[in-house]
Amino acid sequence: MIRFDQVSVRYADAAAPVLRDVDLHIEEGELCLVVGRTGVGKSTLLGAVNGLVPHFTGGTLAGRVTVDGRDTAHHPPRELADVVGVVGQDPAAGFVTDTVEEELAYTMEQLAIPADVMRKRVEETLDLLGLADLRHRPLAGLSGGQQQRVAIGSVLTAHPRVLVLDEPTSALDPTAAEEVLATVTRLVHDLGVTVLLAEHRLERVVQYADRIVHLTGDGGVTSGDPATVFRTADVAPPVVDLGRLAGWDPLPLSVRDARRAARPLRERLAGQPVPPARPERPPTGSGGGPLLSARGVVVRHGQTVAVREANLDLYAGEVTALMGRNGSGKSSLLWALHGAGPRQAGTVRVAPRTEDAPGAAQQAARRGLFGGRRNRGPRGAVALVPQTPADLLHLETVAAELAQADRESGTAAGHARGILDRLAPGIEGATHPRDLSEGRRLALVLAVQLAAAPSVVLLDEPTRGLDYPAKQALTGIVNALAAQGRTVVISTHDVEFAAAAADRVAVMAEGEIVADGPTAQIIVSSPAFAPQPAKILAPLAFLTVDQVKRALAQLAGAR
Ligand SMILES: Nc1ncnc2c1ncn2[C@@H]1O[C@H](COP(=O)(O)OP(=O)(O)OP(=O)(O)O)[C@@H](O)[C@H]1O
Ligand SMILES: Nc1ncnc2c1ncn2[C@@H]1O[C@H](COP(=O)(O)OP(=O)(O)OP(=O)(O)O)[C@@H](O)[C@H]1O
Repeated sequence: MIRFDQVSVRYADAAAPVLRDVDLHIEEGELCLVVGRTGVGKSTLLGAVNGLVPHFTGGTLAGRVTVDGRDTAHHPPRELADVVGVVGQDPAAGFVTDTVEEELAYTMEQLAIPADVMRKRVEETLDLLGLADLRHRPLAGLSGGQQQRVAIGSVLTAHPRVLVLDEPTSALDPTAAEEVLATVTRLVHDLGVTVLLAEHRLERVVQYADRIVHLTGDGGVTSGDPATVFRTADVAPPVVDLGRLAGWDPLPLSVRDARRAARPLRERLAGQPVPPARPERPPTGSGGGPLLSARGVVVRHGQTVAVREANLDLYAGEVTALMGRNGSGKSSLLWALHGAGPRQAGTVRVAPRTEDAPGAAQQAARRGLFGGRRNRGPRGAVALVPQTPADLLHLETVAAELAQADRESGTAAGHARGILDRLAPGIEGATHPRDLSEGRRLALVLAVQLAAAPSVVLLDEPTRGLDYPAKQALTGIVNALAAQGRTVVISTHDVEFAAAAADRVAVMAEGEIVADGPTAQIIVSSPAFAPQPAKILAPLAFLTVDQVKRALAQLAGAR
């Protein structure tokens, strides 16, 4: 169905091609998962399938890509629209209409599908993706996850024979992700749809994949059945990490298979103390009062009440994960805490900083981020990295952004660069931020925002587009921020990341904080939020593979 013959893609000015002599043959009715480190070329591979690469992205493509027999060199994306449905990484960027219902109908209108068929498919899709309540809502006011569902729905309505999905679950809550993937799998099994899907949160998708295409980083790909490819791949979900650690063969890819294989491991670990998931931090000396204290916060967007009387205290040295369904109010709460977003009622108090980063206020003003009017705290004390971090980048090169961040936050030259290198090493200073992969661009924005050393750091969905090593680096950075006496709040749907990075989890539902406590206590018992190691080793309370590794090392040492 999809054929790559000796395909190479090179972007202008790049030292090496992103794809080099790639041969790939994907059968009709296969669900093929594309994996690899951040920036390795997954989106480029996906884009080549419908001709977006190189027709719209620039660069040159050598070799031949055919879809259902049509050569993409001679058929621009719009001539392939009846065969290939594409959902890109930034769903909002692809919207062409104003409301949910119009967007779901749009592609079908372009394909001149009869009105009665359109009507029926719109209704089906609204139900399938849980969008019925939102059908008349303007797209611009939807939460990130709601937008992602609409983008997926608008492609499904056209019933394409090939689906190309670039990180389709990155903004979805765990339950919604499962539902969307179940729907996609049903299309594959029942209708023979061919799916090419790139994803970083492999724990969500490997169990559905027939085949893995692994981009190895040198322009090449290896492709094969999942259990074989994951024996050696440089990215792997926790279930695979655990299987590799325990030496399970064959390598289990689902929690269910892993639970069977894990019986001996559970017996060995039983009675063994569970090591802490994060390094123990020294208690911080802020006098014990909260760095930020919110009371009775209410946020309304028109008719929608996004946050209802939320109370939250954030303490020095703490990393808090803010979790909850799509549209439950997480972003609205973060923006209200920050001060730049609307807040109809309640108070947000921010403790004065002990050390003030010089220049933070200018940086804030330039980036238009710190709405000093509403926020009682000192300007620059609260930093927020939004869901679409690209909005914060304005300069021509990575180096210019980093230098400006250093200047404005009054830190030594090279400080922001150091943060960036820990998150995503090897980014050239001369690169235009626009040409970075999503994951690398996020790393750049994080580096720029963190340079000013704010005391309250709010991160809205920071792990979208990040691979496992980058998430580990981010965990290290938030740990370091906490150890310096700052407080960090991370809104996230990434349960594995929350398990590894957060001390505390607050769960929102319908605008209220409905649970708030230590990470293990909140997530272990929750089917939606429990990470893979917890599910595999239950009733033992291990949250990460790293904890298992340390417990095994202790056992070995004790012998
Ligand atoms: N339009 C473009 N012009 C120049 N370089 C580009 C362009 N698009 C991507 N690149 C570069 O090509 C490489 C591969 O990017 P691509 O987006 O395909 O990676 P990816 O694996 O999808 O990354 P991520 O996992 O972060 O989304 C990166 O180094 C990126 O900077
Ligand atoms: N600018 C806006 N105009 C209208 N409604 C909005 C606006 N921003 C958010 N909403 C609505 O407020 C509710 C809460 O949205 P919010 O973005 O805070 O949720 P969230 O928990 O961050 O969701 P997600 O996990 O999908 O990002 C949603 O129903 C959303 O559609």
